[in-house]
Amino acid sequence: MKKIELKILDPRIGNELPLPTYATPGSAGLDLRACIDQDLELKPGETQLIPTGIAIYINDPSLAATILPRSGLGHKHGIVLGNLVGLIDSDYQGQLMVSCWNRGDTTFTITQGERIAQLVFVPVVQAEFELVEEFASSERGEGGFGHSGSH
Ligand SMILES: O=c1ccn([C@H]2C[C@H](O)[C@@H](COP(=O)(O)OP(=O)(O)OP(=O)(O)O)O2)c(=O)[nH]1
Ligand SMILES: [Mg+2]
Repeated sequence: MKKIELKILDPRIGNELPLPTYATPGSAGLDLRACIDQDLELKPGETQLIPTGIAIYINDPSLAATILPRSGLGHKHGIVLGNLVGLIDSDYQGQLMVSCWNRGDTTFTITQGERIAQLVFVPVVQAEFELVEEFASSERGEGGFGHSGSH
């Protein structure tokens, strides 16, 4: 397993609020918890930036982390992410924040310590652009946006 530096920013982390861990040996995501002082009502259509109480420093340009919705919250309660997907740069050292968006039609209460989203580490390739006048032709060419049909 890859070692990633983590700083505890809120004293509740590691005590009342556990550090993020993989729930099962095959889990891809580490659940992130709402590190808030009181329960928070998210009205329909509302978005709030929720602190997690932790910071990570990935410190490797070939890695990033994504923040993704939890499927149960998203599907059953309409709680997804205001930015749809969060991207954590390898040089970011600030607190991990989760933008929670209630896209549903009922108010949802985020409780202290609730697992609101998940963190997934992903490999990254940084590209350097090489200017050309023409591309070697490919089978697809410039076709896109459904040009191959729907069946
Ligand atoms: O859901 C998120 C998304 C981003 N971040 C942090 C980590 C990331 O490295 C930084 C910047 O994110 P991004 O590049 O997506 O936002 P930006 O609007 O381009 O801000 P910046 O100008 O700081 O890059 O904010 C979070 O904590 N949570
Ligand atoms: Mg940016």
